[in-house]
Amino acid sequence: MSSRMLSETVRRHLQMYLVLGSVNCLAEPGWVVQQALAGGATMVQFREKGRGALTGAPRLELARRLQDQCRRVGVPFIVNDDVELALELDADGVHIGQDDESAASVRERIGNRMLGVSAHTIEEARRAILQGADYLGVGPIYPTISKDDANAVQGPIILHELRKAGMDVPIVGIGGITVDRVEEVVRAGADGVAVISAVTQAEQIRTAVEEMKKKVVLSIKSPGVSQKL
Ligand SMILES: Cc1ncc(COP(=O)(O)OP(=O)(O)O)c(N)n1
Ligand SMILES: Cc1ncsc1CCOP(=O)(O)O
Ligand SMILES: [Mg+2]
Repeated sequence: MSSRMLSETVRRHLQMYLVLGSVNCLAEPGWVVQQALAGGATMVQFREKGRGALTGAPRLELARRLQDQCRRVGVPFIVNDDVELALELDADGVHIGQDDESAASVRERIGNRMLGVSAHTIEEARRAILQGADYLGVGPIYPTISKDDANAVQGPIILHELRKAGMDVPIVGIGGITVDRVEEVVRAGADGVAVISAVTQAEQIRTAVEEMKKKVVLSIKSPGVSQKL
């Protein structure tokens, strides 16, 4: 596959990207993932961290179970932070941030698996791309309740700035994104939304995912200022 086709595939996987760990979920995580997949989630990230997170064998068992659910419906399963775990599971990819192992080193270790890197500035974005990132996670776009050590809120303007700087890489917005904010995020330049609480704490998970995905797809079809430049 050409690199252009690959990046279009990654872009589609970013449309409705569920990020979760057991601590985020009101219901049993397997149920959450099942409902999210039924609603059309396009990618799932296993992010088992924070107070009360599972460790050791229970963590591995949960990861395997969620990965299996994703495999059955052909949705990529990404592991947050932990390259060892990703390799052990033969996961589809890894997501790392600026405080994690360098993107260049992770790229060497994971071969052609998908590599997502968090970026907060144009400089970080450029470096991540040079080091082999397939997509960027940009945020927090809005205030978030799901990450204690999150960077300062950036607002959708950061997405616009990245596009204006000529960055054509697949980008997903993250942080405080709710169904009402999807359109603004995509119109500012994101290819999709990465979401924890708006899905894991929803009363109707399947409906929440369906609604968010529908808004992403509609907003991509009627692009905002950034994509027209
Ligand atoms: C899609 C996506 N974007 C950003 C992040 C945040 O990654 P990071 O900055 O490494 O923070 P932690 O998630 O590890 O706490 C993400 N996980 N996913
Ligand atoms: C992991 C992460 N990285 C930046 S904000 C965030 C948390 C996103 O969670 P929520 O969608 O609940 O705001
Ligand atoms: Mg990280």
